[in-house]
Amino acid sequence: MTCQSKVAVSPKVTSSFVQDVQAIVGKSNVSTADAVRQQHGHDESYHSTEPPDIVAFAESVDHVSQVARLCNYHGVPLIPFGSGTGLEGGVNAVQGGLCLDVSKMKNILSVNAEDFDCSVESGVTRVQLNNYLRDTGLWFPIDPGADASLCGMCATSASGTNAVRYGTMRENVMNLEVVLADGRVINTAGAGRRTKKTSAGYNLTNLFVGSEGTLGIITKATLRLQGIPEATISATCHFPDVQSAVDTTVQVLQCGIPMARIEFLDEVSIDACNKFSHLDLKVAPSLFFEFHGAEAGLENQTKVVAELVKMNGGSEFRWATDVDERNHLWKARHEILWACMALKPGSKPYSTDVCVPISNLPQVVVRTKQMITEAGIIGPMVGHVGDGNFHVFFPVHYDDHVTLKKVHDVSHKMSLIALELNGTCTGEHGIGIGKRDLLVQEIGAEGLAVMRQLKDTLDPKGIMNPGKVFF
Ligand SMILES: Cc1cc2c(cc1C)N(C[C@H](O)[C@H](O)[C@H](O)COP(=O)(O)OP(=O)(O)OC[C@H]1O[C@@H](n3cnc4c(N)ncnc43)[C@H](O)[C@@H]1O)c1[nH]c(=O)[nH]c(=O)c1N2
Ligand SMILES: O=C(O)C(=O)Cc1ccccc1
Ligand SMILES: [Mn+2]
Repeated sequence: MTCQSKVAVSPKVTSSFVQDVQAIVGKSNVSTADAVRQQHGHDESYHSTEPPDIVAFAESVDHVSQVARLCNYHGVPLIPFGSGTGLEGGVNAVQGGLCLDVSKMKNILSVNAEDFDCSVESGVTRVQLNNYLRDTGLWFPIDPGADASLCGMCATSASGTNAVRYGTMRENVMNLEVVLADGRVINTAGAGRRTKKTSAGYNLTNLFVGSEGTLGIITKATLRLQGIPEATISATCHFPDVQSAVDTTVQVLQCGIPMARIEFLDEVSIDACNKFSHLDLKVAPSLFFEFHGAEAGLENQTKVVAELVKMNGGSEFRWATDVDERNHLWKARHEILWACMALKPGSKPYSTDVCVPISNLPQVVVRTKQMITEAGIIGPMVGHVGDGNFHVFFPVHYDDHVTLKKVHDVSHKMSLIALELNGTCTGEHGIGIGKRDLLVQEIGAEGLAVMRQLKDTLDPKGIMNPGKVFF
């Protein structure tokens, strides 16, 4: 959402500070222009734009380290910026300061095909990496839909549609190079280490995964890769209600079928997809499946799933083995944000993201639906149902304060229900600005105090992305 321009809020960003930044990264890599500051003051979320005072583009880890040291010395807030696709206001410069855009560091540093791993710089995106890998027979499966930077995905602990089979960023990062607030550069698993397993000391890698730019700047990630499956089949089917869709999902997982994707879309989302992406699916609660594996095995797996769908009152499968048809289906699924916005022209997205143990999913979905109906608002639902993770997407007009208040209330209550049902207030988008109060409730005061101690140890002056994750 774009807002009116704001004047500099950090008095520490003086003209001599700007000159020092220019001396580090070069004049052409520094901007205080309004348009550039505005562009870096928001992501894809509903949070209002909060522009930084200055934007610097880093081209090397040395640039990042020197800029961090300078910001730390002057106490200037430092906000890492990947590709700005976040959904919780993570890059918004709520206290002004310097936005460090790391998207120019675009080198794929190594691919070790035999070891199924690779190392990338901070600006490498998911699509860039997968295009590069195409001829190797390998791919990086974590797919949040958006073409996010891989280090930004580490920073938010992203996942998406493939997590049911391949896990989230947490399970797929082996090592990170991180620049700390004072400019020190560390490798969380030790320089050059890229093993599948390690029992060596604390898991610093996963301390930085999900840290949302509040502990340091990730400048390099060593990631696990997978073999491109021999065969892929997609399928859709619909159900009379949510419970039968979730029951089917649980039974499929209990049968040990290694599903790559199991996505739930409610009838409102299906309607939006049909209109926006020109599909002709029945407007009903639906599951989208994707199977990955050897051709012979897949035939058997799809038969078992089709049987379970039938047993739970679902419709027959609609198959898609043709690559264009499959791509069209998943493109539609990934375009859901824009499809839902089109339900209410001129609206902006307000998204939610709770995750519960899968057996509690029907309860939270049904209670959320009830709240949406009672509030009289539009709220399509989509879920990474195999992981117990789901989203409601509220298209809102920001000058419609009445609807906005209703949306805030439903969204907050949804998170509270998830917490009550042993879940989390965010499965994959992070805490950012809007869920800081929920984090306290989720982790508890003592646990949060330990998080705070870790933050204070690594960033004693509190310059790293202030106002995010913590109050
Ligand atoms: C249409 C659509 C659909 C989806 C999503 C977005 C959109 C627009 N997302 C969310 C999004 O793609 C995700 O949060 C990305 O991981 C963010 O990566 P960016 O590079 O864009 O980080 P971005 O620049 O937005 O920054 C996000 C946060 O990470 C920090 N950061 C960025 N780069 C950093 C670095 N190098 N070092 C340290 N901190 C850094 C920032 O400071 C900020 O706090 C999502 N997500 C998901 O998990 N599952 C999903 O299904 C989807 N779906
Ligand atoms: O598509 C997804 O899975 C997302 O995480 C983005 C999103 C969030 C909320 C509603 C629709 C899409
Ligand atoms: Mn999602």
